Amino acid sequence: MDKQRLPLPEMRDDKHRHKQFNGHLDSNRFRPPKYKTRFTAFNNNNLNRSQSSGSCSAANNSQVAHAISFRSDSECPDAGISSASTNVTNNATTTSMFCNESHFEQCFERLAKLGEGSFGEVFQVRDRADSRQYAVKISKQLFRGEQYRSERLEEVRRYEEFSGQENCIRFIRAWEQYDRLFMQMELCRESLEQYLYRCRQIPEERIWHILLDLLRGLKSLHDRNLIHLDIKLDNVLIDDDDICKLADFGLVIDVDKANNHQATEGDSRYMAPEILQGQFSKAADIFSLGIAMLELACYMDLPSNGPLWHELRQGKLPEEFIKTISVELQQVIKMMMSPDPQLRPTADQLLAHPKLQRMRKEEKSMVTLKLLSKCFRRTRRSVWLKMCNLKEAAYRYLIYILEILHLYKPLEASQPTELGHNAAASTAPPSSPSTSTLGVPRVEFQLVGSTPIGNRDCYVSDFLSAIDNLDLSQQSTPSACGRENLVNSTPLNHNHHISSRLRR
Ligand SMILES: Nc1ncnc2c1ncn2[C@@H]1O[C@H](COP(=O)(O)OP(=O)(O)OP(=O)(O)O)[C@@H](O)[C@H]1O
Ligand SMILES: [Mg+2]
Repeated sequence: MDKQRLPLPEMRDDKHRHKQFNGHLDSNRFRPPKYKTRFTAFNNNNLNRSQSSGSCSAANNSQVAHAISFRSDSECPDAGISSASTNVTNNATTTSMFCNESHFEQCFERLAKLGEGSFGEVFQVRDRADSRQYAVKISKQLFRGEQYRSERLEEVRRYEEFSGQENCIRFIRAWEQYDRLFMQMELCRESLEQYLYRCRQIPEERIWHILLDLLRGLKSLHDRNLIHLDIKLDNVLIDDDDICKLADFGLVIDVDKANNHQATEGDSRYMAPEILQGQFSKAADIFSLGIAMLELACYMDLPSNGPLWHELRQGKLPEEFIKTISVELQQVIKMMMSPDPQLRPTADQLLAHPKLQRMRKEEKSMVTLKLLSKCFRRTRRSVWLKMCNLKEAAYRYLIYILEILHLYKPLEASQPTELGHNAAASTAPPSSPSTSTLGVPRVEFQLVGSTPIGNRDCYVSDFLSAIDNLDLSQQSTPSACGRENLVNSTPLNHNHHISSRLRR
């Protein structure tokens, strides 16, 4: 009889290792479950929504979309951006009871899923009102009660507060429907986690730039006495201009008002050690940013618990990883990850670091250049169209010069009259294209290639009447199709037409 085998104990890693992605980016695989602690009483005195009373789970109430805003009406950015949005903002009620579509479906076309966290799913959408693309975060769980709902709405307050701040994500608007929260915000290219997955080896200069961006974002929070408590690669977004922005303000708390009852721990991989003792301070954010920089610079897999977790919080940084970066960056990361929160530098002190100061100076001098290049990119198309008009002007100018030089004489209706040959000329049959029936010497030019009628040979006189008919913007590249159009609209190849024009 076979002995029944006991299950083998799970082997724990005793060494730090590089990050591993199993084919695709699944950041949730590494994310430990969040354990929410106690809830705070929510003060909704400032809440700008028409219907704040009543249970959120009341069937009729939850089917109606309510705008959520803590701003005064005058500050509200979407007052009147679209009819649907205005409904939500001003009336705070878009009744979906009469049609099956939710407010989200009415206003947006869903394009792709961008990501998912413990609280919400984020979608890339196109706003039907302005055709622009945005990100909309939809809370995953239904509002289980007023407390839970209040907590989710608190995130809206923070997003609104930081929207437009340096290196913080831009928030557009929020609403609730079917016991879920919807938040519309600017669309970013990717998260820092996705960026690391894509690049793996990030140049050190870029790491410094990311650090500078994030310290600026953190400074805007810390200057208001707020702490983020969930700083990690997944919660940093990169926009199209490669600027890193802080996002996910779901756990932000006010240092002055906060006590242990109000705070919720963030991702344990980035958590400062003193959080375990219930100490929440700005220094906790500095630690999280420091360990995130270690992960980014050394492509290191951060432990979520166990002895390696404790080692990192005792100032023991793995030599084989840390030696791959410059001493200057090592020092900054070590300071930020100091076990004693009092010894960690503040965001202001870090921004005063000589390396970061140098970069800020360089940035300032580059600002004008960047603005110019941005301006250039945006106007390139319109400039090109203008150039087509310039071409037309150049042709007219050429004709004018030729006229002055008497190399070309326009044949006007008055000319034959002056010569007393008007009637005869108008009835005379066309002769050879190179000989004028009126005795005016005909000068022929061959304009090849660069003319608005492409590669065809033509006479300069043809331009006089033909040029107005040409849509020059369409003619930048001569093509078979373009030529076909030209032949149809200006039949220049036919001697008959040339001669008849001459006769006029
Ligand atoms: N504005 C945006 N543009 C592009 N992608 C975004 C945007 N907002 C969020 N994402 C993507 O969606 C993911 C989840 O978003 P977010 O962090 O806000 O959700 P969460 O549920 O609060 O997460 P967490 O578990 O960190 O609390 C992000 O990591 C990012 O990849
Ligand atoms: Mg997140």
